[in-house]
Amino acid sequence: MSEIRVSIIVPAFREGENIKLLTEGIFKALSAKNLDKVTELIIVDDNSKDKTVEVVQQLKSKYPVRVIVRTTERGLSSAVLRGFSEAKGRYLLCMDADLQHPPQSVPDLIESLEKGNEFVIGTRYGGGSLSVDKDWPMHRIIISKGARALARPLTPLSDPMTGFFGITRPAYQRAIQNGINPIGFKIALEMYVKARIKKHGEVSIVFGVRHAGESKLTGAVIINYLKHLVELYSFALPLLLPILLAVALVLLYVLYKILV
Ligand SMILES: Nc1nc2c(ncn2[C@@H]2O[C@H](COP(=O)(O)OP(=O)(O)O[C@H]3O[C@H](CO)[C@@H](O)[C@H](O)[C@@H]3O)[C@@H](O)[C@H]2O)c(=O)[nH]1
Ligand SMILES: [Mg+2]
Repeated sequence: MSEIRVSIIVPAFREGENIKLLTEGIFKALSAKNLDKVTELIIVDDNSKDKTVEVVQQLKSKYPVRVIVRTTERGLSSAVLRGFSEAKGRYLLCMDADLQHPPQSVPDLIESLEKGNEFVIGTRYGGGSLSVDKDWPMHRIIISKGARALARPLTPLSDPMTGFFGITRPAYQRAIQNGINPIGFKIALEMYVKARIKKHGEVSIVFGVRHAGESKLTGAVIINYLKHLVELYSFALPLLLPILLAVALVLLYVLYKILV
């Protein structure tokens, strides 16, 4: 087999029903661009009590895919970091297992890194406004837009909430040296800020609906995101953090006065 240039990491928890379609979709898109022989796919599963491991074993005879099963850890971001730590490629990509990130866009992300960008995202805001499947629920749209606004001062990324991204190995190593925080869901934003990315690319995508299974986004994930932001602000914009906290306190006080 040729030398591995690209590693695709997929964090997966109870995604057994999605892995086959995902793998087939990714390698179909890659083979159209002659990238299938230089790419490895790594699924990082947190001991799901489903058929994930069996499905990957079956796919192995046809595709360069393997599964890492973690038994003592849980969490999307730490799963991605584990995959990156075992990856061989010069270009490291991350995407979800549930087919919400379109496999056909994978070659475009790779191409963006090959052109000299050190970071690339699949963005749902490529056309300016949020581009999601018509069946995406309203509360998810509101959460997504609010979370995006809170991250604005940290990054020019049009979609800092995306989990579909790629990074070059040197940029990834810079992020590791600056100390990666594996909290929560927003590993792309974490990598972008910690690697102090100077040049990034964006690829427009339509964010689909989950193929099978259930979302793992809970209230705890949203609280973790707020804690994560405080940490990122203190890393990247330490002078702004006290000002933002003061503004937040004033707003809370005003709300309290209005409501009580
Ligand atoms: N190993 C592991 N994987 C996990 C865990 N929690 C979630 N995942 C995996 O992480 C991916 C995203 O989880 P979903 O539950 O599908 O998340 P979502 O609500 O659809 O969120 C998506 O959209 C966000 C943008 O709105 C993205 O930020 C996020 O990364 C994800 O793409 C899926 O492949 C899921 O199996 C975990 O604890 N462990
Ligand atoms: Mg999902």
